Amino acid sequence: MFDSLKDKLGSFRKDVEETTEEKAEEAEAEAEAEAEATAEADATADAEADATAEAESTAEVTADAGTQAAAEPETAESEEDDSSSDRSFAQKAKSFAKGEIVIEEQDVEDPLWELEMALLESDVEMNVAKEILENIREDLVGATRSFNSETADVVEQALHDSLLKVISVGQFDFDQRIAQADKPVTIIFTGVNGVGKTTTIAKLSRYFEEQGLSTVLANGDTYRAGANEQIQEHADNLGKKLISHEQGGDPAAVIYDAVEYADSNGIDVVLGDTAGRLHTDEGLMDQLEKIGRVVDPDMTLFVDEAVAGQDAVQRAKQFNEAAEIDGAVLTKADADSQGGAAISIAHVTGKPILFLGVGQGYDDVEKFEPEELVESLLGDEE
Ligand SMILES: Nc1nc2c(ncn2[C@@H]2O[C@H](COP(=O)(O)OP(=O)(O)OP(=O)(O)O)[C@@H](O)[C@H]2O)c(=O)[nH]1
Repeated sequence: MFDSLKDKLGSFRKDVEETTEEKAEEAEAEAEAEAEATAEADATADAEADATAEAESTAEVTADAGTQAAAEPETAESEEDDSSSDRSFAQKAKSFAKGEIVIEEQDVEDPLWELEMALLESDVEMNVAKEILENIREDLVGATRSFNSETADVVEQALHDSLLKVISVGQFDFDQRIAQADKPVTIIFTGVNGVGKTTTIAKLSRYFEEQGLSTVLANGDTYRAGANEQIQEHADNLGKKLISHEQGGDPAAVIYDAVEYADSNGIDVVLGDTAGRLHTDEGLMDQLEKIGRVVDPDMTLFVDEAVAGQDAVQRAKQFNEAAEIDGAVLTKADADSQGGAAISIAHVTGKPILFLGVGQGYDDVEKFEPEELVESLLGDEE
């Protein structure tokens, strides 16, 4: 999942690391040279002082021979003091240089440009890519690489924070919201054809069952021939009740019946499918509006496939504008190496991605956890 994006983020880290390591080495060499020069100057000054002291002590010896024995060890001791203070000064100068590696704009300019290209190639939406770069620039430029911490840590932290910021827009605790809502909770799924709405409904039915919540499926896709049979197969496989009407019927009436059924049978969650549509299809968009009016769903989730990249991002935006969504489900993440839709949708719509579809099986759905995603994108494991 998202392997190509992961590689590209890794390259960025390496680029910045190499640039700043070079800079650190240069600064270190400079500091060392400076320390040596200072030590040399000190040594010359010391030698001059010694010569003066010797001349003075010779004069004293002549005056009082008894004090000479005591004077000698003292001189040896002070010489030792001086050389150890030279050493520690050089060390301090080195550490000082290391501690003062400040990452400057020009150090990261090239790697940031490469990163921008990489994000765009990975189908990250342009404004989202810009925002990520801006956040990284803000975090990195002026950052001081401390003596103990590696540049890699500083860069990783900046990448981590900036990705998390855009990915976690609008996040809320889905499980908690469902648990606290009055039952039955009604969730409607929208999106274009063939992206995996029906499969997602089946997967979430299993997901809720594992949470101890019962579900009824409702086929609001009265438009497509064969839609009833398709969702019926899932319902049978899962042992769930399906509410459906004849093809050409009113989708709002189907969902309404499902809510009634749930009410009278103590079912917790109604999962309502709808026909695949484009946001520009007025007739179908009117259906959504009617479902909204008739059953007032608790949540409308937009479903699209991760592999659609930029298209999925644009559709999410358009659907949200046409019929406000509460969140998104991104299917086929298992087949997506780019990750652009996963990175961009929340930032572009202001609504969170709640689940990732990661395969064709009923258990192949994962709660979308921004922190986990960022960690896996920046992690070392394959
Ligand atoms: N690899 C993979 N395939 C998926 C995933 N989710 C759905 N699919 C497959 O995508 C295809 C389309 O899924 P559907 O659930 O029929 O799509 P839909 O949006 O309901 O389609 P319409 O009813 O035509 O609008 C099926 O073959 C699914 O098995 C997923 O997360 N990963």
